[in-house]
Amino acid sequence: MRPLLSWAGWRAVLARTYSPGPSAGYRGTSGAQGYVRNTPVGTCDLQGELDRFGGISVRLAQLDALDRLDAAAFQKGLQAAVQQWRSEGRTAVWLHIPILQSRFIAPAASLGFCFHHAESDSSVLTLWLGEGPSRLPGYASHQVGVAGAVFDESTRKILVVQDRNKLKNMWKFPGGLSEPGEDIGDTAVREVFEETGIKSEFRSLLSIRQQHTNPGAFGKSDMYIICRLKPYSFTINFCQHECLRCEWMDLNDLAKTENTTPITSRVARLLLYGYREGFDKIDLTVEELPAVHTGLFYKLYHKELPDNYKTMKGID
Ligand SMILES: NC(=O)C1=CN([C@@H]2O[C@H](COP(=O)(O)OP(=O)(O)OC[C@H]3O[C@@H](n4cnc5c(N)ncnc54)[C@H](O)[C@@H]3O)[C@@H](O)[C@H]2O)C=CC1
Ligand SMILES: [Mg+2]
Repeated sequence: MRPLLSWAGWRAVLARTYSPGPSAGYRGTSGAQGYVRNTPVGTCDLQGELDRFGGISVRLAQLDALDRLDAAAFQKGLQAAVQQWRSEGRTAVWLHIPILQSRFIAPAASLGFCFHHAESDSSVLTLWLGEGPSRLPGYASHQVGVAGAVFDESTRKILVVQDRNKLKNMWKFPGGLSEPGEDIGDTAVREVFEETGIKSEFRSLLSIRQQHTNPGAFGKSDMYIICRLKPYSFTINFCQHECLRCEWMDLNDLAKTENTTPITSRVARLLLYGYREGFDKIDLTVEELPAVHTGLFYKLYHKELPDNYKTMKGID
């Protein structure tokens, strides 16, 4: 069996990762926005990266000797490292711990580290070293749910379901939680298909509801977005796990019924208004635009802009 790495050995490993100051051992390059891009601090097993806010990120997964390190030795080494980083004026430490190395969580917590977030295979703990209260941003604050109001203009019918798992069986639009990296419209189309068997396409965004400490949102807030969708299949084949009933209902009936939720009722009236007066009155349409510095793209939702405003060069 290989011997555990001693405190001194661990400290030596950490020492090799130190960046003695903002200039030595750390090569900053200017990014397109004028901020500094990260460069690994040191070259050894422990990846301590300096970020543009003066914080250090330590990824334990990148430490070769990790499986030979015991929790007490880790605590001593981390304490010494934190002291060093503090003396160098670092603002914060981000400690990434793989789930199988979770024995290092308690020692880090005893030094003042707190959970920032956890994903399926790792957790991230933080320690604020800067002046005053922590300025580190929190993790995700909301879950995002999306529903599809699938409206067939030719028959004036709207697709509604009753949820199997709710105490009250009220009519609502099919929908569910957005998956990581999924566009809002794609969530609506996917959820509608999974729950009802109806195929549809995204038309617009109609409403956003924000509710805090929503039951079922794990203590987070809930953002619930309703989209207008256009159907291109009409035969219902609903999911027996999630739905009790599913039907095409006349939009007037949905707007009038009491057997629905306030948000569904309000959106039914909004749709009725759009149907009678023009959907441009109620639609937030989407356009994909390039992000300025990252090479990425994003979706922007807003009321349709008249063409002369899209192309205008200046304001008279
Ligand atoms: N006002 C309205 O009309 C309503 C709006 N919403 C919103 O819809 C969104 C969520 O939609 P949903 O249809 O609830 O999500 P969803 O369609 O993504 O998933 C619901 C299904 O997930 C499973 N599930 C959920 N929690 C579970 C648990 N703790 N254990 C085991 N299985 C579980 C169940 O099979 C359940 O039928 C939220 O944003 C919520 O606020 C939800 C209900 C009504
Ligand atoms: Mg659902």
